[in-house]
Amino acid sequence: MKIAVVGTGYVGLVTGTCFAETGNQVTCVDIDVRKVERLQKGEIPIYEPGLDVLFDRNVAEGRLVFTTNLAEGIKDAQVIFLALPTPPGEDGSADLKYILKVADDLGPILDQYAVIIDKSTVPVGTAEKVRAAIAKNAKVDFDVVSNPEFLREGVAVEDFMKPDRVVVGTTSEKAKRVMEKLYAPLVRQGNPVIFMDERSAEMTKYAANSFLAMKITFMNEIANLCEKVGANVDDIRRGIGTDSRIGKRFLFAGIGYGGSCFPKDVQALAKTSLDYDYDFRILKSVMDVNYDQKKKLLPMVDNFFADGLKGKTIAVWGLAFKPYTDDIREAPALENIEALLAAGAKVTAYDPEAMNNVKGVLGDQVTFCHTPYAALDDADALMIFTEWPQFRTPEFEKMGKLLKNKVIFDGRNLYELDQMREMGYTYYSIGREKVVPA
Ligand SMILES: NC(=O)c1ccc[n+]([C@@H]2O[C@H](COP(=O)([O-])OP(=O)(O)OC[C@H]3O[C@@H](n4cnc5c(N)ncnc54)[C@H](O)[C@@H]3O)[C@@H](O)[C@H]2O)c1
Ligand SMILES: O=c1ccn([C@@H]2O[C@H](COP(=O)(O)OP(=O)(O)O[C@H]3O[C@H](CO)[C@@H](O)[C@H](O)[C@H]3O)[C@@H](O)[C@H]2O)c(=O)[nH]1
Repeated sequence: MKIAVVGTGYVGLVTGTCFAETGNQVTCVDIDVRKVERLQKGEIPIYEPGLDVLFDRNVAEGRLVFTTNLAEGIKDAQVIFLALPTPPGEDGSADLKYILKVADDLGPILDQYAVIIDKSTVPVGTAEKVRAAIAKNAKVDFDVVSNPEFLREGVAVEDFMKPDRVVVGTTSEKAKRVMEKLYAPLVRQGNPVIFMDERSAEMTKYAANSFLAMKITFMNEIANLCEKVGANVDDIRRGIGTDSRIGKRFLFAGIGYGGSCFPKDVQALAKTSLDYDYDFRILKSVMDVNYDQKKKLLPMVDNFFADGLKGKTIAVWGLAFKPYTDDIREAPALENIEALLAAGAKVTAYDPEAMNNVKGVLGDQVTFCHTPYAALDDADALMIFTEWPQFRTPEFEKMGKLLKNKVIFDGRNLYELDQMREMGYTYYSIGREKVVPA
């Protein structure tokens, strides 16, 4: 099939590359000239494990090309994916300006029947708006389909190639046949393509993300209560996760959820509810709790120092919102670093992939280090925000010699409490007893 992907970010590039891998001819379109130039030179602008191998192969074999020209990109395409940003507008609703701009542009240049597939996360009713915007100037027949994407950053290629399910919202039989053909190579193991109408598909995406954000938030509240009653949230996770009705995944308490999706999608669903005069109370609690959770460690750090944070150096391990990505959108580390700086502390930081992106935001306000240990040198305390695997089994003795105080504030519960006790650390984590040296 000849496919165009409009918007070549995390979702668009993964979508384009994976569909090229299943034998399609793919053209990715983006308005960011520098990004397209890099892609044309064979450089991948994001860090996403496993993407490089597929990207290199499909570029080399001529199935994956890049352009800034929309008309050139969609020429002869049977399907056109929209993988464009839908950031929160001022009132929390998803801003559709990128999607509707491309829909406006597509109308006059469509030259044959095409299925226009909305892969972006968009509020209920968007497919109708996209259809209307294209129809204003279209001379040919077309369908607009909602096909939300469920990939997770860091494991995006695997999620895309082996999706738990594919959700397709369309009432057109013709579009349905195209979608079945397109996804057939990805659902050979019986994982379903679930067809429904456009509005239900749009709602499914928000329901999935909001449910997962709620699940994490529930565990964060259990963690907060565990600290008060003297219980251990990790034991509780094991205790409830083995119940198949609850499930083991997405039960890890921590420093709050971040990333480019959960925060904005929960907010957008709440806004949709208000628009339809429905008070979605759980969503409000999820947002409130997460807001506090992200700042949870700050008072503990502040109280640890009798004379406050001013003049202290805090080492930070982990800047990305989760491991295996360089994405720092809504990353808890950023908010915490900004608060530390505002309180007069200095920050030394290490992250294997995300330091350049943070440099772009905070510049030289933070000292970026080439190794985790370099960040500890002469620091007064360590804070951990991302569970990169290299932080899991560090050399605690070496760390203790570098740090001025053997104290760790861990937002990801990386270490066993007994281990911290044995190593003589003061250790604060989430939903577990505070460890103080004997
Ligand atoms: N990032 C994820 O993990 C993820 C997963 C599932 C769904 N989504 C949803 O997918 C959508 C895209 O997210 P993303 O993270 O890939 O965004 P992104 O910001 O990484 O990429 C969007 C791209 O669109 C380009 N763009 C903007 N206007 C354009 C135009 N007129 N023509 C061509 N290109 C244009 C931008 O330059 C950018 O490269 C969002 O709705 C998001 O909620 C994201
Ligand atoms: O048990 C858990 C699991 C996750 N998180 C946090 O939740 C956030 C989101 O993590 P994750 O869902 O793994 O990453 P995303 O790439 O943001 O993926 C989510 O958002 C995407 C964009 O909509 C969807 O496609 C995915 O299905 C959905 O999982 C991160 O801050 C994680 O640290 C926890 O705190 N505890």
